[in-house]
Amino acid sequence: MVGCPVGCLVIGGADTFTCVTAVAVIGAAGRMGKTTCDAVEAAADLTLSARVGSGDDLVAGLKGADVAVVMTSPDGVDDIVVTCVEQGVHAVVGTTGWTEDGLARVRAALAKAPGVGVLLAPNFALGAVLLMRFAAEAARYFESVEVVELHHPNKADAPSGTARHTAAQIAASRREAGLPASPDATTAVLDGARGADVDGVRVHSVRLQGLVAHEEVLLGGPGEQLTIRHDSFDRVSFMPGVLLAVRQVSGRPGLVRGLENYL
Ligand SMILES: NC(=O)C1=CN([C@@H]2O[C@H](COP(=O)(O)OP(=O)(O)OC[C@H]3O[C@@H](n4cnc5c(N)ncnc54)[C@H](OP(=O)(O)O)[C@@H]3O)[C@@H](O)[C@H]2O)C=CC1
Ligand SMILES: O=C(O)C1=N[C@H](C(=O)O)C[C@H](O)C1
Repeated sequence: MVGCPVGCLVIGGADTFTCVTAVAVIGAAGRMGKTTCDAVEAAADLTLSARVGSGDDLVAGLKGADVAVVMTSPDGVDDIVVTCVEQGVHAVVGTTGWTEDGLARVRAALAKAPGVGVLLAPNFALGAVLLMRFAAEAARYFESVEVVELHHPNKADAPSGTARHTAAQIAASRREAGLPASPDATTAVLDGARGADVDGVRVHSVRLQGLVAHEEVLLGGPGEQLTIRHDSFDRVSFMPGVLLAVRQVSGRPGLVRGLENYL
């Protein structure tokens, strides 16, 4: 049998080999965790090395893993990612609701672990990544832009990570184009009626039974409106992006934010 040049588990015969990446899923009992375990188990080049839940020993779960996929709730996710980095395990992170302090802790851990890659991606659905790209492009040409995100009622964070990332990209694109803020003459307002202000872009959060994950970007100009919408009807929509990230993260050291940087 021929050895793998980067030292991972190898299957195959005399002259051929297939590198198998060992993947630990953190948050494995959750909605995204379960779907991720299924996707990893179905991929010939990946092996599921551990399913780690909230009561489990994380360090033990990371033993033998090349990559951790983190799909936990937001509380304590920075501790989890810092532990992955300290254990030399690359991390593909879907958890949203990050704080600036949490991000700083991950950057500090990575500074001491050159070669380790961490991808934080608020949305692994390829359609959502494209929505963000199209919205940023379109936002240069319209006076007004607002974001509406719609999710299942069990979601912990609002606005969604995707909506925050979308608003940040829209704001950057409008700044670059020299556009002012969207016009808004509201003076009498009930708290919350105009949504959250993310980088100067209004973001509205809907939580509704029956929904999975949906987002609309509304763009308005004199006499016209453009709506860009993406719908995830099933969590399998996130899996091609998760697997793509698992296969690439070891070659992307440091912190990367957004799946668009891997495409
Ligand atoms: N990037 C993307 O494409 C997507 C991202 N998401 C994000 O993924 C995250 C998870 O979503 P979802 O699966 O719906 O949420 P769930 O609540 O269904 O799952 C979260 C899981 O994480 C577990 N968990 C919490 N803390 C820990 C811990 N310290 N160690 C191990 N496991 C832990 C929970 O266990 P317990 O219940 O025992 O606490 C639970 O099983 C959210 O932040 C969501 O926004 C969701 C969809 C797509
Ligand atoms: O909690 C969810 O369900 C989702 N969370 C991510 C987010 O906050 O953007 C991605 C997707 O919207 C589903």
